Amino acid sequence: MTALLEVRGLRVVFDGFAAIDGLDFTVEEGELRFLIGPNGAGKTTLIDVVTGLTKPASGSVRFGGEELVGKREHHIVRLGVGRTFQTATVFEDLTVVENLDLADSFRLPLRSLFRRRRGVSDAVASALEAADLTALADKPAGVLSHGQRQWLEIGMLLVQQPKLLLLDEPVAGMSRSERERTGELLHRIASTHTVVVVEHDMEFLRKYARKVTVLHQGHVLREGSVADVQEDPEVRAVYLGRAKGKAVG
Ligand SMILES: Nc1ncnc2c1ncn2[C@@H]1O[C@H](COP(=O)(O)OP(=O)(O)OP(=O)(O)O)[C@@H](O)[C@H]1O
Repeated sequence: MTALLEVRGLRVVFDGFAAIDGLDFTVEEGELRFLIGPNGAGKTTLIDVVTGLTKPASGSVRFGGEELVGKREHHIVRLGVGRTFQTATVFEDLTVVENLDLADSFRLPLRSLFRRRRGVSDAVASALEAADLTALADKPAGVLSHGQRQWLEIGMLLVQQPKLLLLDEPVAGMSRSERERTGELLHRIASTHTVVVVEHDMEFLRKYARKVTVLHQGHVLREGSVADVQEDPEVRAVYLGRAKGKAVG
């Protein structure tokens, strides 16, 4: 397998505090990787660095061999890195399909926007299907449930045809049935994309994760299967000691 994302010796400092401290992290092409860790472990900061939102003090982030550190956010998006945020950002007055169409228009060259387009593009049609939104296509995004909004945000990423998707806590606040549908959605998109999911929900992890990376105090504490990390005494101590209610096992 080929490494798609290679983070080496990463250090991120906020006001003298090292939120990421000597982090090495590799994701192979085609992987579905879960990233877990107690509050403040540095998970979101890592995603922020990969997507160009936060500048590291030192270290390197290579994507398909290309250095991302120093590149602007929109350049990183164009290289094929897409992310979601903990709160979905969709245009409430537009329908689901119009939201997807808008996301599609960011991908297309300007001249094609002046051409009158009929129906939906292939990218929009396949995102509607992959994100399980076909039945909601003509509903305004404003009436969607919390879960449906998250799927729409994922759909808007898919339309832009990223090579790597970084999803920050996609099932937070979802009902049990929405979590299950999201798990299926993740497996569906992971069959054609490389996906990194930040997630706290252990039940969800047990059901849908393959390989898991545990972050703690800005570096990798453990990496392995769900069973491996769940049984690890250090991982248990970090979770049991620092994140009661989010315990492993
Ligand atoms: N912009 C910032 N300025 C100052 N400190 C920050 C900033 N962003 C993050 N931090 C700090 O860096 C550390 C890592 O935060 P981060 O949000 O990456 O953790 P996390 O693992 O995503 O946690 P959570 O599970 O709570 O979302 C925390 O101590 C946080 O307070």
